[in-house]
Amino acid sequence: MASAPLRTVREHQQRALALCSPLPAHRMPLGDAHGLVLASPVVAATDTPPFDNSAMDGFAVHAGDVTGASPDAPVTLRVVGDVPAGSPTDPPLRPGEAVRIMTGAPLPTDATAVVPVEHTDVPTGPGDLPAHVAVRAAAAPGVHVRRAGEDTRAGDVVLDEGAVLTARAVAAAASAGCPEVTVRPRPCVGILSTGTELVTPGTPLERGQIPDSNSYLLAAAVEEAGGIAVRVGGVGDDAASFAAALTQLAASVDLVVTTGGVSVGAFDVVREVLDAAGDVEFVPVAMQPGKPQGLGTWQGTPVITLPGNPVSAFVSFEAFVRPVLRRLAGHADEHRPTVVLRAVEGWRSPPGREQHMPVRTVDGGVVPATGRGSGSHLVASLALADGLAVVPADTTEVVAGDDVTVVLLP
Ligand SMILES: Nc1nc2c(c(=O)[nH]1)N[C@H]1C(S)=C(S)[C@@H](COP(=O)(O)OP(=O)(O)OC[C@H]3O[C@@H](n4cnc5c(N)ncnc54)[C@H](O)[C@@H]3O)O[C@H]1N2
Ligand code: MOO
Repeated sequence: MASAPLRTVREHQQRALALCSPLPAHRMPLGDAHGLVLASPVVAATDTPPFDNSAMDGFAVHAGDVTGASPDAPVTLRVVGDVPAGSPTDPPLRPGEAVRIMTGAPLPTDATAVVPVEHTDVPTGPGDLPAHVAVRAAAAPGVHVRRAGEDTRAGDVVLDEGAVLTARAVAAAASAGCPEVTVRPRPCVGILSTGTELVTPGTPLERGQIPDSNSYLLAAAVEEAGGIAVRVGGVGDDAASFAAALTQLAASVDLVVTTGGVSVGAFDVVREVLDAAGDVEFVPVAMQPGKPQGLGTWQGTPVITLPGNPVSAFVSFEAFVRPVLRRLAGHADEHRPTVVLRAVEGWRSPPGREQHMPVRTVDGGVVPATGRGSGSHLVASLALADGLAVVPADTTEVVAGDDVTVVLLP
């Protein structure tokens, strides 16, 4: 029997991405939006800093009063006020007067500079307000003063549409006085693993049974990619049970990912059900591991069906599911960055298939993480991988010393 032509990884990726668009945006409290993508810019409600303030614990002065101050010729000023951080007071300062001030406290309107406490005769640390202070160093006008709006001005765009709310971006929005942001929600992904051999991890194994690792793998991978996973444990290789579980799951999520049951076996239930009733195509992809793939929709919900071998399921998630999840979440860049590293050991790659080899970074390069092959069942050693080396379809052997393109994994 003639075998079907293989689809390229890139084409299958494009078809997976075409299954969905970014999710509709919502207003959300800033504190709940970490990691999400902005669907509207964040515009500053206030200046940052909101007022002129001190950069040091010390004394606010008229700069002109201390022009000639030095350790040998200190200038003594009368202390007429105290402004801790958070104080709304604005004590007046006449010539020859100073105000004790703390870092972040509003600079008195009359003051033009701040002298750090270390440059005075006042001890550092807690203490009563002194009556006088001897200043031992000159302070130019504006020194140790942080100006209102020098970071951003009210009305400035502090974060653009499409920006990811990293911890730093969340801080920018908070300091700009924005309690809410417009973001795309976390995609909700249903995970359904199939196989009569699957049992919950920890269940004593009878002959033929194995722990279901794929549904745990994929739920964790969804969460690492910023989604919410709804994990359904192993469903047996029974068409009616699978169809019922799929229908229930598809009704409540943005995307369903299944594993197992997509190749040519006599009990490949995913293929059997979706071939008959879903709008899903099953194609061999020129990828190793991860050749048997399917994608389409089930009752309007996008579905991506991954092969059951655990390493295949993982590399397929990285190649086809993670980009879709990122598109749903509104990320402009759907793919992980790659680096070029040296192969410290060589390995073979099948002709005509783009190999996604789990690798481990070592000093000076990478080595295969799962032994010398890419055995798609080697799930335990997959945990040692911190990258996927992508070997082009026309390369049949990576030789020690070759440069390889590596997708770095967290
Ligand atoms: N005659 C052929 N047989 C196979 C072919 C082929 O072209 N012709 N392709 C092989 C390749 S490549 C792959 S990949 C697998 C894909 O098969 P399925 O997607 O149908 O997966 P299953 O048969 O259900 O399972 C394969 C393997 O993975 C284990 N598995 C399945 N689910 C899980 C899970 N949730 N957790 C842990 N391990 C799981 C399962 O026990 C099998 O060992 O087909 C090859 N066969
Ligand atoms: O394509 Mo399979 O995924 O090689 O093991």
